[in-house]
Amino acid sequence: MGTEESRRIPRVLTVAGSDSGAGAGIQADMKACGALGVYCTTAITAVTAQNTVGVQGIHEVPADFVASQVKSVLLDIGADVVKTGMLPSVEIIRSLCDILRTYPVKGLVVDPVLISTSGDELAGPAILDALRDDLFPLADLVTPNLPEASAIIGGDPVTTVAEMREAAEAIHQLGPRYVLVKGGHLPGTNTLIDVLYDGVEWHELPGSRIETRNTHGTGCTLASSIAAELAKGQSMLPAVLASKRYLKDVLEENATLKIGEGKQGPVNHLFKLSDWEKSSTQSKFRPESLLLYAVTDSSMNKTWGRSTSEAVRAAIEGGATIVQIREKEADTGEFLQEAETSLKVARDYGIPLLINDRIDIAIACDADGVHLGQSDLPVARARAILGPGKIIGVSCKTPEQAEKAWKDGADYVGSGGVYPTNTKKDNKTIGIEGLREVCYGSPIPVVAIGGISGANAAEVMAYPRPENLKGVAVVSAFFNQPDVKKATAAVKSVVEECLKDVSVPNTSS
Ligand SMILES: Nc1ncnc2c1ncn2[C@@H]1O[C@H](COP(=O)(O)OP(=O)(O)OP(=O)(O)O)[C@@H](O)[C@H]1O
Ligand SMILES: Cc1ncc(CO)c(N)n1
Ligand SMILES: [Mg+2]
Repeated sequence: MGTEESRRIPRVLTVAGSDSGAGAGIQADMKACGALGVYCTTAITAVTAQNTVGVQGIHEVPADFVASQVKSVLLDIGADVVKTGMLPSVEIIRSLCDILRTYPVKGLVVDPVLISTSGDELAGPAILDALRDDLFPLADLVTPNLPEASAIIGGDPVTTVAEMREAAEAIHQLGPRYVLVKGGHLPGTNTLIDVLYDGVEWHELPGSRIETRNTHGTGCTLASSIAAELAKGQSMLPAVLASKRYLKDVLEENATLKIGEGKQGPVNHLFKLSDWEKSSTQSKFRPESLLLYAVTDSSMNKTWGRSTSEAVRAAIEGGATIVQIREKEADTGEFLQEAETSLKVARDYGIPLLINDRIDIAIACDADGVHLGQSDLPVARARAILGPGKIIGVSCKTPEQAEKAWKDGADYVGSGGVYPTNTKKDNKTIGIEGLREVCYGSPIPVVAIGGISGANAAEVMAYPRPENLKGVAVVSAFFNQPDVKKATAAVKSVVEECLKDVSVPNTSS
C-alpha cells in the first residue's frame, strides 16, 4: 500500500425494516446518511410491503439471520453508531443486545418503531417489554413518536408538550442517556415541538409545521440523521439540531412532490444530489419536439437578405418546434457567431437548437446538441464528449444505421431524402417506403427529411404512420420563401391535421 493515508468515513449501521415505498426504514436510513456524507451499512429485520397508502404486509427475518448481518458488518466494516428501526420480534431485540454487549459501539440510537406515521402497527405489544428491559438501557438516544411514547409509558395520552416532557422523563428512567419525543403527531398546531431530555434538562425544539403530504419516514429520517451526526463526532444536542435542519430542508424542498396516490408521500432524502429536471444527466430531448423541424440554409438566407437568426425567429414564430443551424459555407468564426445569435432567439422561445455536424461549435455556444451525418464524428465519440445532457440526432437511410445510432447513444434519427432535394448534393432518395423501413427498424424517434413541403407533408405524416415517426424536417419550404413565418405555419397546419386524424386510413400509400 502506498504511503498515502487511507481516508476515513463516519459509519452508521442501521438495523431496521425494509420499506418498499422507500420513504422510511432501511431505505430512509441509507439515503439520509448518504445525504449527510456518512457510510451506512444495513441489517434488515423485516421486509415490508408498503406504499403511500399504508402497510400491506410484513415478512420478518429470523433473529439468527439478523444477528449474522450485524456481525458481518461489525467484524469487518465496523460502525461508529448503530441505529435501530423496526425490530419485529423479541428474539431479534435480544440477539442484538447480546451482540452490542460483545461488540460495543460509540453510539446507539433506538427509534422504537411500533406505529408508522400512517398509523399502521409495525411491532406488537410483546416488543415493548423487550425494548424497555433490554435495549433502552444500552441506548444513547431513544426517539419515540407520540403514539409510541404513550405505548412505552403504559398508554397515558401524549398529545401536549407538557405530556411529552413527562413521557420523556418516564422513558429516561428506563435507561437511555437521552430521550427525544418527536412532535410530528402534535394535533392542531403550526409549531411542532420535539422534546429532548437528558435526565436533567428538557430542550423544547420547535419547528414550523410544513404543509405537505410527504411525511412518511420523517421519524426514521430524523433518527438516522442524528446517528449520522453522532458518527461524525457531534454531541447530542448539536446532532439533533443539525438533523432537524436537514429534515426541514427536505420537507420544504419537496413539499409539493407527488409520489404515490395515498395520503402519505415519502420523504425525498436525496433531493440535493440533483434536480432531475435540471441535472445535466437528464437528456433534454423530447420526441414531440420533432414535430416541425426547421433546418436553416445560409445560401437561402443570403438570397432573401435575412440573417440566420432572423430566419430562425420567423420559423419559430411560424410554429417550428426545433431548429438546426446548418452551415456549409461560412468559416468557423462566422458559423459560431450565427449559432450564438440564433441560440439566444431559440432560448427566448424555449425551443431546442442543434448544430449540424460541428460539435466544436455546439460546445462553444452551449447549443442543445448536434445533428450528425454518417460521415461526421462517430456518434459514440460525440456522446462521450457531449455527455448525457445534450441531444444527438443522426441522419440514417437504413434500419441498420438507425439501430447503430441508437446503440451509440443517439436521441433521434433524421431519415431521408424522402423526396428529391436540391439542398443536399448527391443525396439518395429513399421515398415513403424507405422512410417507413427506417422507422420500423429504429428503436428511437424518427423525423422525416428531404424535399418536404406543404404539398407532400400529409403523405409523410398521414395516419396510419409508424408510431415513432414524430414529424418533418424542412429546409427550402421554410427558408427559400419570401415569408418564412407564413411558410412554416402552412406546413405546420398540414402536419397538425394529420396528428388529429387517427381514424381515416391514408388512401395514398
Ligand atoms: N409536516 C411536518 N412539518 C415539519 N416537521 C415535521 C412534519 N411532520 C413531522 N415533522 C418532524 O419530523 C420528525 C419526525 O416526527 P414524527 O412524529 O413524524 O415521527 P414518526 O411518526 O416516527 O415518523 P415515521 O414513522 O413516518 O418515520 C420530527 O422532528 C417532527 O417535528
Ligand atoms: C420498515 C419501516 N420502518 C419504519 C417505519 C416508520 O414509519 C416504516 N413505516 N416502515
Ligand atoms: Mg416512526
